[in-house]
Order: sequence, then structure tokens, then C-alpha cells
Amino acid sequence: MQLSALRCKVRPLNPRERDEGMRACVSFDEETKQVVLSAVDKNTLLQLRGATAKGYAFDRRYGQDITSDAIYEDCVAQLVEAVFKGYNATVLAYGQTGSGKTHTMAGGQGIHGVVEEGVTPRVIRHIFALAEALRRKEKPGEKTTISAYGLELYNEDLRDLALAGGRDEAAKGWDGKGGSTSNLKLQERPVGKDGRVVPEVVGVTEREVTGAEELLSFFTLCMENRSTSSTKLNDRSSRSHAIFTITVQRTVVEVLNELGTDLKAKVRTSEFTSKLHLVDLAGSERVKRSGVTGKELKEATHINSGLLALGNVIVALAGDETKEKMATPGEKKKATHVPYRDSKLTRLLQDSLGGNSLTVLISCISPSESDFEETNNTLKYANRACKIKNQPLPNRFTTLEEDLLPVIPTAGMGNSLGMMQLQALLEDHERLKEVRERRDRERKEKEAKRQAQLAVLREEQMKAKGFQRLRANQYDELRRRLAGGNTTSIPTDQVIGDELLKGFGTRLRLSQEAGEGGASTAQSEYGGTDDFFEGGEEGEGDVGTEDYVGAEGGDESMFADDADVGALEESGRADESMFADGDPSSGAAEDAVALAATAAAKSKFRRAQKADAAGDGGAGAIGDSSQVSLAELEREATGGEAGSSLAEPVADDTGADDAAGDEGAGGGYDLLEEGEVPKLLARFKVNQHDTLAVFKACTKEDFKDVISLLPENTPLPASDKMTYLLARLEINPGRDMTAALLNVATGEATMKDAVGPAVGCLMATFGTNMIASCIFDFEDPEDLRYYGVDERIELWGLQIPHTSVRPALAEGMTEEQAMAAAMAAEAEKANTITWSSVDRLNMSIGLLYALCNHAIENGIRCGFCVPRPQLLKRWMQAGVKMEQVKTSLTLIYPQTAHDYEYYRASTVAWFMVAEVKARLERVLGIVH
Ligand SMILES: Nc1ncnc2c1ncn2[C@@H]1O[C@H](COP(=O)(O)OP(=O)(O)OP(=O)(O)O)[C@@H](O)[C@H]1O
Repeated sequence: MQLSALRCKVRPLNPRERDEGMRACVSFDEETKQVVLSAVDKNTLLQLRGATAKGYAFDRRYGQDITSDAIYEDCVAQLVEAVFKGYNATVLAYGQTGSGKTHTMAGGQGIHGVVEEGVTPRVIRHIFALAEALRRKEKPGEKTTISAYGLELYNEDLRDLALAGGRDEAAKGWDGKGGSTSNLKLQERPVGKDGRVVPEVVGVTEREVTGAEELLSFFTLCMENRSTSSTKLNDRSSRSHAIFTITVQRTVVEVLNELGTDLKAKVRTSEFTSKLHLVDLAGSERVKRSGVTGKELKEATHINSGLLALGNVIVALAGDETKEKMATPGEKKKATHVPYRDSKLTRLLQDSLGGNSLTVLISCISPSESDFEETNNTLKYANRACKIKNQPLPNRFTTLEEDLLPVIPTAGMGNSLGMMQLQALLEDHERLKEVRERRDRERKEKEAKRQAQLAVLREEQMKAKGFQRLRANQYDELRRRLAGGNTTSIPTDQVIGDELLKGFGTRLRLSQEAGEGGASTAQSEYGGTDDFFEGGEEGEGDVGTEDYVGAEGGDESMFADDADVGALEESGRADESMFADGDPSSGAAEDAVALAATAAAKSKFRRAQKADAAGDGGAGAIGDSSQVSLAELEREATGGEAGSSLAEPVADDTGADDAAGDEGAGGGYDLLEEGEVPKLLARFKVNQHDTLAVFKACTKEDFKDVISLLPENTPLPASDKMTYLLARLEINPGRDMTAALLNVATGEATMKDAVGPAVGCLMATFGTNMIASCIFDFEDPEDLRYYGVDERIELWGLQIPHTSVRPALAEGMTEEQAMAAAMAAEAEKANTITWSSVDRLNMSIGLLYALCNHAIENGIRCGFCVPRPQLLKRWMQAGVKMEQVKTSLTLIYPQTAHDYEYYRASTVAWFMVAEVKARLERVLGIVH
């Protein structure tokens, strides 16, 4: 692919943005030839995943002072010349709405009030200048013909821009209702022997023109037809791709150096046709999920699939070219599949992208901080298409300069600012400062108002009919049961850093290592000791104290062994050995004891399974008859063999030990076909205080079940700080997900029908860092757009913030003592709720219960979670049986995170929703 030029063009801040005090977050670094996107606040910092600036390489960058003349000379003129030599070419303007695509391609009055001609009119003049020059030298029989057509591609429908209102506008309308489908038809005509095809738009008005003025007025007509319909039809221009195609046909006569029988010189006549596509692409902005339905959703689907397909084609072509270059002489290179057929846009342009054609991609961006996300996406898109490697940025970009200072534009002013300019800039600066202060004030007022509304809302929610809020006393009871009841082994006085919490899992692993003759070290096989518990790395914004709940205990490998931890709990010995000593460096003798305990527990568990299988199946006893029965679920899940795998482990030691026979069963929740691995199609969204609108589809209402389980006065997160993590455990990785989602988007199928059986995911975690990292690390959220609100909330998690802060270590104090002191101090403060780890962990059981309820109501059979280890442990202690996902499942967690390996290997768990619910009901004593 000859992406002959990759350019980035940034427009100036427009008057509205300036009035609103928006800062510019885009600059150029000439040293590294990069467009630099700088974080201007916390939100943007998060979007750059913590980096203060990110550089995107472009081979040329156009600032706000660039003239369209210069752009033309720099990257388009050469294409026009190539067209006359028989090459096809394409100029693409890409970017969000309002970023300057039309200004680039067609021209018009710019933000500074200057009217400029865009690329297309310049192309037209240039073409006729060249054609004129050729005509003057034409031999008899030679001819140059120029023709053009204008098309608009909207929702995969083609419209003829030469016709006012479109060829079939009257019949159909752009909302797609009524009338017949478009008369224009895209056909592919095979040419040559190499399987090449030439796309043809049958029925389009192709105008043959003889002069520049004629072609210019044809282009103007097409533009008018586009804008007329756009005003009429809700600014369609930004929702459609406009393609103006100029065709140059030449008949060339070559005089050969040979004489014919008539003694005249022989001639050879050849003809070629080349095309130049000038494309103003539809606005690339993501359509925000919330509220997008029907027509808009369809538009968005088509735009995004078109742009996505275009990006994929460019990338595939670039890959092909690289292969070609790398191939050793004589080596037969295998052509990369170029997915032209994925959209009408790429089908239409297929003979002008790749091969011998030339392509220029101009990425248009807005400099405004308010467009940060879209700009980042545009730059990423272009960057993906180019083969230029991004460079590390020089130091001057690596610190976040005074957050509140506006960026003073200096582009085009050279080094010498006149007094007048300086004066103007200073005034501007002052004005912007005022605006910013005003905005801050307003934001605070708004926040206070919102908090007040929230309080009222909570009050109302509590009163609402059917809203089963557990009152404080009920919660206390629940807590008492959890803490002191016989059904769990959670000691009442357990607090953060308690010895009892230490070393959980360590023994399992140690005993495993001892059994394998391995080293008796607490070093994790997953990449080091559990530094999660070392507590030294609390990142910014981590409000959690979870990170050091377990103090400096050893590695907490929940799944270090096949043995079900729940079964260990049933065994007094195993329990003791697990909790009696937190020292991970216990000696070999102890290890041997632990090993024996583990083995005993393991076999006991298997016996229990066996016994249960022979009995009533235990877990089938779900209280609520309206819910799917567990036995049914299991039958479905295991293809008919309900029973043992979901059975509850029992404490009494009966039945024959046939561990060998059961090897690998592990209580298996075998939802998958043999050999299949679940693929996590995880999609996120979240937690950006400034983009609440994006998430307005999710409200507190969606979380009321969970909220109802919290004790009174729990400081709920404001909804804009709530974090949702959406995920779907996909059990059929072979499915064509894109096609399935398209069906959903166009309303042809429900999500359930399109993507298969209702295997859902739940994600529950406490830990701000983790979710925030997931969110911003996850690259490909495209298909989340297709999930309806219902489906989105079926896949969710919630985190509850807490007020506790990490205490500073006073001299001579252990961490536990410091924590106890801080908690005592906090408890003294009136109106302050202090959560101990016990509170939060127990509460998590409530959360899990609510998650299960919600899942069951939505027909979800299986759950999935990535909880913090201590959370998982608590769930298991409460009798929740989980199984580690032993797959290549992708954990949506930054691979660079210090605990990535740990999480990946140890805490991704899944469970049968109904079973967990049933157990929790027993543990919590919930009676329906
Ligand atoms: N480089 C520039 N210099 C001055 N003004 C500009 C520049 N780029 C864009 N503008 C102005 O910004 C406004 C928006 O630009 P334009 O209409 O070209 O955006 P667009 O990306 O084509 O939007 P849409 O996708 O909605 O069609 C216009 O008023 C345009 O004249």
C-alpha cells in the first residue's frame, strides 16, 4: 500500500471553544516529527493511561496557520500528476465532526474568517491545466477525456449527488422509511487475469466535462445537494461519506520505429483510465452509548463499520507491502487478505487503495480539550495505518505543566512577537483565567446540587415499594452471622492485618512445592511474592485500603491446587493449618503437615462430592421456585448429567475415597464443549467525571439491589464516580462476532439470539486502581455499543468506596498498630463511617448475593469474577464454590501492572450463579 502521505491537520480553536475557556491539548514536536496530545487534567491523564503526553508520528503536520495551497502542494499535486500517468489515487479526509474535513476537501470560510479553496477545486484546476498542456501536444488519434461523478454513502446506501434530492429521495427518504431501495448499484467488474476487479456504480450520473469551470460548477452542485439534504435531514453531512470521483481517460498513440506495408511508420494505440477519489469521510466520533437507538444507532453502525473496514484495509495493504519488501529474492510471498468486502466504502474504493494506487490520508483534529477523546481516537486510527514508529517524547512533554494555564498559541508567529500581539495574548490569557475560575465555581456548585439531589433520591429509593433495603439492624444481624455464626469460619474479632488472614494459600503452594521437591520459598510462581500485600505501591487515586488488608502475608494463590478451598474450610485441620500461622517461611516439617492436610481435605471433598451425588444433589434446593432450578441449569450446562459437580461439600467423612477417579472434576462447571476455551469479550465503560452523559444509561436504579444490601448511611458513590465493568464470557469464540453484532444493531436479532446462549459475566471487585486500569488499558470497546441497556446491566460490577485512608506509619508502630490507631481516631469523628476490612469483606458477600439475584433474573447461569484475593477468600469461606478459569482467557488488566501475572494466574474465577445464591442464602439465613 502506498500510503503516500499521512498528514495531520489541526484546526484553530473556534470562537465557542475560546469563549468556554477550552485549552489546546495538541501541539507539534518537530524534533520527533510527532503530533503531541498533552493531558490537561485528571480525566485526560487517565485517557492517556497516566502519561502526561503522547506522541503520534505523522510524516507531516499542519498547524492552524497552514494554507490550503501549501497542503495541496505538499501532498495532493503529485497525485494529480500520477493520475495522468495511469495511476489511481485517493485523498481521504478523516476526523470527527467539525474537525475540518470539509474545510480541507472543499474549502470555505475558515474560523479566522478567511475564505479558502479546498483540495478538490485545486485538483480540478490542476487536472485541466495538465489536460490542456497535453492537448496542445496531442498527436492525431490521441484524446484525453475527463468526467466526474459525486456520491454520498449513507447507511450503506449510495446516493447520486448530481441529482437534487437524490435519485430516489422522493420515494425513500433518508430515514430509510418507505419507497424502494436506491437505484444506484455497486458492481464489480473483473478485469485482467490476476483477479482484479473494478468497482462500478451503475446508474450514477457521470458528467463528461471539457473545462475546469464546468467541472467546478458540477462539484459545487454536488456539494449543494449534499448540504441541502443535510439541513433537511438533521445534519446528515457529518453522518455520510462524500466521494467525488474524477476519471481521466486517455488514448495515447505511440509511433513505433517500424514501417508498415504502406511504408508509413507503425503506430500503437493504447488506452487507460485512471480515477482520483476525493473523499470527505463521515465524522468518526463515537456515538455515545446512552440513548442511541434506532436510526442513530444504525447510522453509527454503518459509519463505524465503514471506517473500521477502511482502517483494516489500509493496515492489511501496508502489511502486504512490508511482506513484499522483506521477501527474499525468489521467495513467493503470500498475499495478505485485504478485507475490501467488509463495507461498501472499501468496495467502492478498492481499485484506488493498494496496488499501484496512491493514497493520502489527512487526519483532521480539533485542538480543544473538550475533544480530547475524539482527537486521541483520530490520531490512534491514523497511527495504526502508518508504519512510522512513534518516538519517546522529549522531556519537555513529560510533566504536566501548570494545569490551569492556557496554552498560548504561538504557531505562525515565529520568534518575534510584536507588542500588540503580546498585549493581545496577555489579555487573552487573563480572560481565559477568569473563564476557567468561573467554570470551576460553577462545577462546584453543580456538584453540591447534585449531591443534594442524590440524597433526596436515596431517601426516595428507600421508601419505594418493593425496595428491600436492609436496615442497619438487619445488617448487623447479617454481619453477626457472618462473623460469628457456625456456618462460616470468620472470627468475630478479625481485623485488618489479622494474623489469621496471613499466608492464605501460601501453604497450599508451599506444600505443593514440597511435594514436587521444589524450593520452600514464598516466591510466587506467578511472578514474585504478592506485592499486592506489601503495601508500598499505592497509586494515585487508589482510595482502597484493600491493597494492604492482608498485611505482608505470603502469596495468596487461591488456586494453587486443584483442591477446592471450600473443602479445606470443612476440614478442621486444614483450616487450622491455613490460618494458625501466617509465616510463609515455615519449615519443611510444617510443610509436610500442610501437605497431608491438603491431601486429606482434597480427598474429603471428593468423597463429599460422591456422597452428595448419591444423595439429593444438595445444591438443587434453591428457595425461589420462580428461578431456574439448579439441577436444570446443571443439566443444561453439562449436557444432561446433573448432580455431583454442583454438590455441596459436606463435613462428615463418609464414603470411599476415589480421588483418582474424580481427578480433574474439581466440582467442574462444565459449560464448554470439550476442548473449547471461553473467550472473554470484555468491554468496559466507566468512571469519568466529565463524561457522565456517556453513562447516563446506567443509573443508581440499576444498582438498587446492591444498594439495598448496604447498611444505612453507607456513603454511596456519586453515580458519576461509579465504576462499571462490563464483560461477557463468550463460549463460542468461533462465532463471527462482527456479523452477529451488526444483526443486533440493525434490529434483526436480539443480543441473546445473535451471540448465543445466556452465559453472562459478573464482575465484582473492590479496588479503584484495578478497574480504572482495566478501563483505560482496554483498547477495543467497539462492540459494546451494540449492547442494550438491559444487556449491559446484566454484565456489571460495582465498587463501593470507603472512607478509610491509609495511615502514615508513626515511628515504632507496626502497620497494624498504625491502622488500628487511625481507625480509632476516625471512629471518634462524628458522622464518619469507618469501614473495617471485615465490614467491607462481609459486605462483599451481600454484593455477591445481589449480583446473583440480578443474574438469575436475567437468565444468566454462570458468573465470572476477578475479585481481590481476600474478597475471594471470604466468599469461599462463606461456602461459595468457585473454580479458576483454566483457559487462555484474557484478563482485562494491564499487562504492565505489577500484579498482572498474579491476577491472571490466581484470581480469575467462575461460578454457577444459582448455586452461589443458594449457598449464600443458607449462610446469610435468608428465607423467602
Ligand atoms: N484549518 C482551519 N482553519 C480555519 N477554519 C477551519 C479549519 N478547519 C476547519 N475550520 C472551520 O471549522 C468549522 C468546521 O469545519 P468543517 O465543516 O470542515 O468540519 P467537518 O470535519 O467537515 O465536519 P462534518 O463532519 O460535520 O462535516 C468550519 O467553520 C470550518 O470552516
